[in-house]
Amino acid sequence: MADGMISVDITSKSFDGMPVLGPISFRIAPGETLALVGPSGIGKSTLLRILAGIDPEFEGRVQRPGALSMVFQEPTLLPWRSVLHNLLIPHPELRPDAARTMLARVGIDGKETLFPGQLSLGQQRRLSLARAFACAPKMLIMDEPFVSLDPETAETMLRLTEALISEHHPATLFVTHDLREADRLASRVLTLKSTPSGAVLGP
Ligand SMILES: Nc1ncnc2c1ncn2[C@@H]1O[C@H](COP(=O)(O)OP(=O)(O)OP(=O)(O)O)[C@@H](O)[C@H]1O
Repeated sequence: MADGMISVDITSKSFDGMPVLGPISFRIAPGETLALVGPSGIGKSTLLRILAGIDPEFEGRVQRPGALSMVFQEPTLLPWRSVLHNLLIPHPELRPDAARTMLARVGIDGKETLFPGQLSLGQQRRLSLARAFACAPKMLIMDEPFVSLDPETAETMLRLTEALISEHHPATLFVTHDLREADRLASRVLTLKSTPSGAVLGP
């Protein structure tokens, strides 16, 4: 495997004998961003979970670098921990001043001692971005990272994500339903289409 190259060769993936994914092969080079689109329920999140190593129950092979970060639709923060601790707990090696710099980088400096419930949804998303990029990931997986935000906040988050990706150059795969978002952020768009033996990559 070339250094940092992600290599996905899924033969099949089923749930309870029901095929969800058919043969799917693609590569993501370091620094490259791919969007994954397709109708609801076709298997996009299933593919992301396989890629992330969360779901090992599939036929095939995935090769990926170790340093992986994920950003979900829901910010998945620890509600009883401060903003600063939400960043430090998954990154114990991060020095507090580096953590503060990262919080400033995503525009939530001065909020270190607040709890996630005291942040707006947009600020919670900023904190999850800070958490994702604090470890300089070699691979970034995002599942609809900009949904349910007002257009202005979605645009700010998109710009911030673009900037962080171009600083850190992870190989990135993200799911979106927004084709404009896909065109803007991604150099290639993968489309899942349905077949009787599960979803495959379409034209
Ligand atoms: N743990 C599971 N057990 C059984 N079936 C599952 C499981 N997870 C997902 N599925 C099924 O697999 C199919 C693909 O689901 P998945 O969540 O990957 O779709 P998706 O493309 O991400 O959908 P959406 O865009 O609506 O989020 C669906 O039919 C879903 O019901």
